[in-house]
Amino acid sequence: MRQVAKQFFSLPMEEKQKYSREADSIEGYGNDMVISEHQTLDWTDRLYLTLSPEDQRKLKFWPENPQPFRKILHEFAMKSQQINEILLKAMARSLDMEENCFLDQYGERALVTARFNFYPPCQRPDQILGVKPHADASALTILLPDKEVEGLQFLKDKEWFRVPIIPQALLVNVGDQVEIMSNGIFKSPVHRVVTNSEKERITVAVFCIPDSDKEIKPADALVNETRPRLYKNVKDYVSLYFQYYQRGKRPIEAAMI
Ligand SMILES: O=C(O)CCC(=O)C(=O)O
Ligand SMILES: [Fe+2]
Repeated sequence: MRQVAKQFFSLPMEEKQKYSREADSIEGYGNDMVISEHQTLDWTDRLYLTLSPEDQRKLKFWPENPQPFRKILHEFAMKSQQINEILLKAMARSLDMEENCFLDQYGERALVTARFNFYPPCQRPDQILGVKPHADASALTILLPDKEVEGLQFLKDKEWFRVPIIPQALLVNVGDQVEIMSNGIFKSPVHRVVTNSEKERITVAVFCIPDSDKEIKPADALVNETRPRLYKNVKDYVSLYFQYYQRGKRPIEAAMI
């Protein structure tokens, strides 16, 4: 996956632009959507694709160059979904809960999307971020990091901590929807990507997201007198997320009681 991602981003611009996103949609190749003139753009090129449900794939945005891209991405999507299931079951068991209690909230048509992130070298790394601080809208995010270049940082106790390079590891991040379903036991951390003046960096983030038609809520077993319910029932959290994010607010606040 790393190799074909790198080959795709190394193609001439005209070739990549065959997969350009349309103005009002995030799917495809491009940069940040411009919503307001006061917005600070992230220093990154992206390719954003829906992987699952398979009938929602928009193949016109799936690169055919390099040739094995689609096949490898399909396999990567399948394996990422397996990891998502294994982890959500293990996380439920770790809280002494029935193992499907989080997965059942995904519904029949869970959504899986991928964001390929390409961060070119940046002349002013002190001034410009690759990705602004955010928490993920997903339930879980499975990130294939660059195997040589650091950049991702997490916020804890008001300090930024860098993620070290572990070449053969995936990084799994808890998103807002697991924070909601676990009634705040698993936290969705704020993170950002810093830029680098010399080296380019490529990552692939796979977002695992419950069906937008299904309501999610804190698991009943995690609400009691000592731990009151912290979040409302929410439906289509991703849309809610973007409305808040664009206004510079932390989206999970929209779900808090
Ligand atoms: O590129 C990275 O290391 C992280 C990207 C990220 O946070 C995201 O795509 O949500
Ligand atoms: Fe993220």
